[in-house]
Amino acid sequence: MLLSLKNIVPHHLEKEKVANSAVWNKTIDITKGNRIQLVAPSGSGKTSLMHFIYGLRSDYDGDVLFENESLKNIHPTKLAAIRANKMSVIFQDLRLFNEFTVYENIAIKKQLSPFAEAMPIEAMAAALGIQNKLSQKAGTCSYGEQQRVAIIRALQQPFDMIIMDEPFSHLDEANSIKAMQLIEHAAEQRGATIILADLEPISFFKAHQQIHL
Ligand SMILES: Nc1ncnc2c1ncn2[C@@H]1O[C@H](COP(=O)(O)OP(=O)(O)OP(=O)(O)O)[C@@H](O)[C@H]1O
Repeated sequence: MLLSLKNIVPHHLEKEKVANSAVWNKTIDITKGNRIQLVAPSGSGKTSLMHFIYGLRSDYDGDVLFENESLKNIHPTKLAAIRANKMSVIFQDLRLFNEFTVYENIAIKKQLSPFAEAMPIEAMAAALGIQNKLSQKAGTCSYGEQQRVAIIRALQQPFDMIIMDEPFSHLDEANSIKAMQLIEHAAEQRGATIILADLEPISFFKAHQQIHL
């Protein structure tokens, strides 16, 4: 199994939120190539779950298994290799390097984790309308522009799974649809799983399964 959520209960979450969820304290198995829409109202623990799956936090009971191995016990070197080769992410807070240019932010990922078949940076930037921002410092870009940079960066590496936390929150619908097409194309190229968490269902995301947090 690519990803298994085994009876996860965050230490900080109120009991009623745990009780009314299809994720918390349940078992969920996700196979490679699956497309999951995670519908999660504000405060339900969406960002916490993304951080658990990416191995950033372990303040929960239960287990997150990636390829049948618990992320709680995994060696840091192995976790780094998973992030470089198997698991891509778009964080809600994006985590760009503000002092680097847009191009540098994306190119660093490409250099550290190359994926030969990835669509070129310039082509992706043009598809999302930020081709004229490539030499601008990321920190001076609007939040919607930064969101597009984070999306392009996440699609440059190899991955078996991509997890996304409200990736379109600052984008207009036309750019959201184009970004979703790039994400779905990149996932298809890799046979990868998509987990997209958002406050409401995203109508243009062709998910196989909708899960309510
Ligand atoms: N380290 C922590 N200590 C205490 N409470 C926490 C901690 N992390 C998260 N919480 C609480 O857990 C709940 C879920 O937080 P989280 O950020 O995961 O929610 P979310 O579903 O992503 O919300 P939003 O959609 O508003 O970003 C919130 O009530 C938050 O205050």
